[in-house]
Amino acid sequence: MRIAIASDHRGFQMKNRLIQLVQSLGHDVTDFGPDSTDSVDYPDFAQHVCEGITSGDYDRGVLICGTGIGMCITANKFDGIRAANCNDSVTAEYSRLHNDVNVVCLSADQLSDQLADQILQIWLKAEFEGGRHARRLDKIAEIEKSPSAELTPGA
Ligand SMILES: O=C(CO)[C@H](O)[C@H](O)[C@H](O)COP(=O)(O)O
Repeated sequence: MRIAIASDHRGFQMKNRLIQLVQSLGHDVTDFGPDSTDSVDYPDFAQHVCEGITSGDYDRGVLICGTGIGMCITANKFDGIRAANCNDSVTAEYSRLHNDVNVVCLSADQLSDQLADQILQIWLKAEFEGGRHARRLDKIAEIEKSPSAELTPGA
């Protein structure tokens, strides 16, 4: 897959480590920065990754900040982005199986190297199950287009 990755200053070291991991798993990785631990604003970096995915240039994205929360809030502002803050292997797997998450957000402050690696490997491998979950994602897309859209329960 074509993977876009970025962080803020807190996630800089984790980003550089995860780039190696993702490459070792056979994916193409593009680093959207930053290139140092100087303080930056996470929305600036989330934006480039999300635009890369919505334009079709990348398949999925990885965003890292102190908690993962700021990156996740920002990413979910983009139409067609389904971002999740994953802190364990279960949320990583289900974010793919049920939610077809295309941007995983990770906490550089909270996750050990080992757990971050595990989360990312599971997330890259797991496939969306479709079916009833696709119907629910269609409803999210409808809300994206019009927050007051009349949704049909169960259909
Ligand atoms: O968005 C966040 C909090 O939910 C991230 O943890 C950021 O990395 C953090 O807010 C950056 O804070 P800093 O004090 O400027 O390092």
